[in-house]
Amino acid sequence: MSNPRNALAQQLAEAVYQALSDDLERQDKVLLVVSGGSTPVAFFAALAQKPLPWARVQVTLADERWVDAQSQDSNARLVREHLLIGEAANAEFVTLTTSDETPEQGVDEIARRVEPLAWPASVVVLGMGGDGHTASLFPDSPELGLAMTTDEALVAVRTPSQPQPRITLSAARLHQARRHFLHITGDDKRAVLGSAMGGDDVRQLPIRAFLSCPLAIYWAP
Ligand SMILES: O=C(O)C(O)[C@@H](O)[C@H](O)[C@H](O)COP(=O)(O)O
Repeated sequence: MSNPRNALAQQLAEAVYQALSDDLERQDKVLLVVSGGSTPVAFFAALAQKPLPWARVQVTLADERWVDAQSQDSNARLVREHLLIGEAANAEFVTLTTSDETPEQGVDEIARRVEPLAWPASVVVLGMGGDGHTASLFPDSPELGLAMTTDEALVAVRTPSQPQPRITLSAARLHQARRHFLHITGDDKRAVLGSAMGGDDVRQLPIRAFLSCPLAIYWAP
């Protein structure tokens, strides 16, 4: 019997492939925004197999941890190892870190780096944590209010619940995308999503900010 999480990853890869292909009929370049964490690995592997004109695909991250590119915690490393393989290595990948000590020091440079990309993004694939965070929009982050309201593309965030400082695309920049997908697995996250649907306090469960994008939910046990 096929593993439901692998099947989900295949279905999501097919949907993202179709979306990017549609936009590539009208645009020279298309932008795909992906999330980090552990869930996207099988999705990345499935998407990397798709026959896209990868040199016309730009990839960036919804958020990043302020760590070295080689760190096990680096979302860029995850993308490089699992998505940018084979033909997909021809994609243009724009990372969200600099050699600065802190994301506050690097954020302006990264903003200049991402600005020439083909916004609005064709696709944003979000993940979600057990606390209802998505991208690096965390309930316990003092910068959550700013990240939810600013017109800037990026916000440096400090989150007591997380070991490293982070940088995140703002809610406005994520919202702007043409299509939004949520990729989650497990009963716990399903329950969190259920709670998110039953209320409207974005500060409590930041994923709520994206429920009406509309958000295509890809869930498996
Ligand atoms: O860098 C990150 O951590 C993220 O981009 C984050 O928003 C992630 O999508 C969720 O935390 C889910 O992470 P898991 O897939 O590891 O559960």
